[in-house]
Amino acid sequence: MNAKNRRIGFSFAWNGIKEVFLSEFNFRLHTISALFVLLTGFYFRLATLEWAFIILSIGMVLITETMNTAIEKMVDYMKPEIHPTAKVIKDIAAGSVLLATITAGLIGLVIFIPKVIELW
Ligand SMILES: Nc1ncnc2c1ncn2[C@@H]1O[C@H](COP(=O)(O)OP(=O)(O)OP(=O)(O)O)[C@@H](O)[C@H]1O
Repeated sequence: MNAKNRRIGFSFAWNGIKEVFLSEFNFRLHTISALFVLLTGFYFRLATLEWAFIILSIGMVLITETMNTAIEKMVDYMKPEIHPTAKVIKDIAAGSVLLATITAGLIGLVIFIPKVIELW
């Protein structure tokens, strides 16, 4: 793959992220929550390993939300009418976002709760 094709591939991928950001309220909500968590991390001067877990958690939520949107759009494209299988596919994809969000939330609690308690 030459440099021009790589640039084109990157711009398609960037378009995908823009599409998810503009069309999905949940993705915007997660992005804003991620910014808030990053600012809180700077405030508490997190250690390197804590930053690594926070960045992984944020990435995991945004990636699953992006994949969920791709699956939703694919189901709507392939089978736009109501169908039990379409429901199961979309519910499972949404479940992956929920699992990622719960995991990220637990990691956030483990990292931030002791720091908030120390403040008191
Ligand atoms: N074609 C369909 N057939 C049956 N059930 C469906 C279908 N499309 C959506 N659903 C049901 O409605 C739910 C919401 O689907 P929708 O496509 O509206 O996602 P959404 O509300 O945009 O989800 P998200 O909040 O994750 O973006 C699905 O999880 C599924 O249970």
